[in-house]
Amino acid sequence: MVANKLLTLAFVKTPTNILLGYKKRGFGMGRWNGFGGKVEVGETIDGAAKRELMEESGLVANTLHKIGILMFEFVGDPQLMEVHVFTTNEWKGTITESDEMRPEWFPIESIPYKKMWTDDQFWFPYMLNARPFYGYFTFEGMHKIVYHRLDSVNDLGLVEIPQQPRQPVI
Ligand SMILES: CNc1ncnc2c1ncn2[C@@H]1O[C@H](COP(=O)(O)OP(=O)(O)OP(=O)(O)O)[C@@H](O)[C@H]1O
Repeated sequence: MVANKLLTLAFVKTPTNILLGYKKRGFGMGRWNGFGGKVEVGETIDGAAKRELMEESGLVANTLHKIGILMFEFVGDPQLMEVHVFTTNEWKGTITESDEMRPEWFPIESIPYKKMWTDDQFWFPYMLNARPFYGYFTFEGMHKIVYHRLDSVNDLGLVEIPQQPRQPVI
């Protein structure tokens, strides 16, 4: 058994718009997403989310609201990705493009789902409506979802986080 890969994903939004970043390199390259990355040793998840948001967008958020937990399984990979999703509606600083991300505001009614991870269209409505959620997605390759479940939850602190793939890796 291997420990989950811990990741963060943060969204800056107003009632009408959301800031997304175009991933220029690395995992998820060529797709629009929130800002995030790996939680480093000695960091809290919340601290990592703020750091990644700053590094990738130039923005500083004093408060991030935890809104979801996403699990990603890639068929054949024994390590699960455990993604902690946050939102904020108050920030400081200037939007800045980095080597990794090109930030851009999108109206909520024209989010570019076709140019995003295929799971996003499932859970974005929960995130946009501030409804806490838990999701589990099994991918075959980088596009095809072969299993998913998505639940609204009352208390994210009570979610039982799986530590291994649903299907044993043969
Ligand atoms: C499978 N379906 C998915 N749907 C939506 N979002 C997904 C995702 N899978 C990963 N993510 C997010 O993508 C970022 C990876 O970023 P990140 O760790 O920076 O990747 P990368 O390999 O480039 O790391 P380094 O920058 O080298 O540390 C990180 O926010 C993570 O939450």
